[in-house]
Amino acid sequence: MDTTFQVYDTTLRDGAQQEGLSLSVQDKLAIAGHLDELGVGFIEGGWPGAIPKDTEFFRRAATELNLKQAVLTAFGATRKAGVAVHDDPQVQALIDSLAPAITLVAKSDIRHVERALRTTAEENLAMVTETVHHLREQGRRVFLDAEHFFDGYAFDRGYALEVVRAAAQAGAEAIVLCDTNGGMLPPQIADIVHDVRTESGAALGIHCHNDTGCAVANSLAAVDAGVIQVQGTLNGYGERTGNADLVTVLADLELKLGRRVLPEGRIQDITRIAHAVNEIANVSPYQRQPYVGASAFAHKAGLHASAIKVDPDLYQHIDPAAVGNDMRMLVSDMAGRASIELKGKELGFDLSSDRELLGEVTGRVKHLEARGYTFEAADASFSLLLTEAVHGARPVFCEVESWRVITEFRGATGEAVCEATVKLTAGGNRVVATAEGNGPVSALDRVLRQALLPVYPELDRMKLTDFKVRILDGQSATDAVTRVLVETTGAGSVWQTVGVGPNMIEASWQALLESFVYGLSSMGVASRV
Ligand SMILES: CC(=O)SCCNC(=O)CCNC(=O)[C@H](O)C(C)(C)COP(=O)(O)OP(=O)(O)OC[C@H]1O[C@@H](n2cnc3c(N)ncnc32)[C@H](O)[C@@H]1OP(=O)(O)O
Ligand SMILES: CC(=O)C(=O)O
Repeated sequence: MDTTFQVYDTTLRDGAQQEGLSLSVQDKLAIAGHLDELGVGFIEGGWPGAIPKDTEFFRRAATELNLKQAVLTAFGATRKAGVAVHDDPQVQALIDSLAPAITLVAKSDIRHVERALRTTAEENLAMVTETVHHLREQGRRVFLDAEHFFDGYAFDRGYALEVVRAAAQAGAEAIVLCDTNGGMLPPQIADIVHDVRTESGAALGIHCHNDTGCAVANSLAAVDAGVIQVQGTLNGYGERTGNADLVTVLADLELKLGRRVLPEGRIQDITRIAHAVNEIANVSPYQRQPYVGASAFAHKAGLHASAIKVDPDLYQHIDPAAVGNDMRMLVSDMAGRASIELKGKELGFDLSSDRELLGEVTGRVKHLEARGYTFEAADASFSLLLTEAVHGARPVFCEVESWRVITEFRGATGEAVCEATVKLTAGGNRVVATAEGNGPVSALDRVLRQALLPVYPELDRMKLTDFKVRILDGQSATDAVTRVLVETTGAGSVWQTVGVGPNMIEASWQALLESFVYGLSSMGVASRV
């Protein structure tokens, strides 16, 4: 591992500046634990003294966080203009945080000095020098985030360089050049970093925002130009369009550029950790996130699958296992025989020797998809389709005679209630059951359970966890139809089924019944019709 290179995470500070993200102290402690496990060098915990939650985070971190790898870092501003550094309560709060490293944000664009700080060029330099010096005297490691550096450099190169030199001379360990507005492109970053290194001789870092969609590329350009620290956030959280996604930056550095910036083997944990942090932050995972997204190694096109069958490397830039991710086959109307064979293997069917069957299943999938089905989001329905193709029939757990749903508006309560009735045979008996629900799907779910539970008590272990409805365009190959996707959770797994029909209730019924059939058969329950 290259110990001279610093991986600096700011998920808990700049990442928390993302719209809609709100991390509790407990969340921050948990995320810090994951970051340490990943092996980053620095964890910026927040701004003590400015944000009460962050002050509390540092207080608790001192006793509750047992970091093995990372150095906890507090973030804050240089002293205020016209205030002695010893008298600035914000600077004192940084010291009181007990963080061994402190990152100061400072203005390096003269327009910000004059218009935002409303002070002089000289006073800003004094604010930088005195604050860095004061914190160094307190025995802290100090970094300086040079805010708006690239815009400031373009406007007044001389002043931007003066800020860098002032911080370096006062004892800052690295001066981090920030593309605060995120408007730069890689060639500009490369040229400016190169020039600042040559002119100042200071150790530099990079902090990029993603407003041009280039935060990762800009960070890599800066690394190539010689910065010794890269800042970013997990999953690219951050102000506006976010920060450089540290997940991508680290995977690029380790796997593409051969830079060993994490402890040995940790890059293989990055998918798990990126997802765990999404869970804690309550952020929906980005399916197409490079390296770690659910779609990062998901293959849909038939031609891709046919080459992957020969060698997965033919259609993958790395082995997904290198980042702890998995290859997945998607079955759709774009599938060919190879896609069906590989997906079948994933689901436990060996279809390799039956070219004719593969052709039949491929044709059936294409036909059903043209009618509105989608199997890439409904593995359980596809598995039942394969069972039928291989064994001649799918499992049957009951014989349905009829079902019906009515919706009743009750004036007394102002509510619309759905009532479902089903007539079926299970366990050798004809059952007629009725149940109510606040919508047609919940009424159908309840009535099916009511009718089947005496015969299949295992149904109690399954529950409907998600439900999506889509009305498909009437101008496509068929008339308008409704597609329903149902997600069911039970017995330690989650499965999805699809139903398609001219109306929403019929499509829901199909998807629900398939979810029950798949659930029971995957639990190994014997049919007792
Ligand atoms: C680029 C970045 O993302 S940096 C991180 C930004 N993060 C945050 O702003 C989140 C936390 N911020 C806060 O809680 C508040 O904004 C605080 C506590 C920092 C300041 O709040 P307030 O004192 O109410 O001031 P307000 O936000 O209106 O203005 C900021 C003040 O800091 C001063 N300031 C701004 N940057 C700096 C700096 N680098 N060094 C010193 N002072 C600075 C401004 O001049 C202004 O001073 P003034 O109050 O004398 O006019
Ligand atoms: C410091 C910081 O977050 C920025 O300049 O973007």
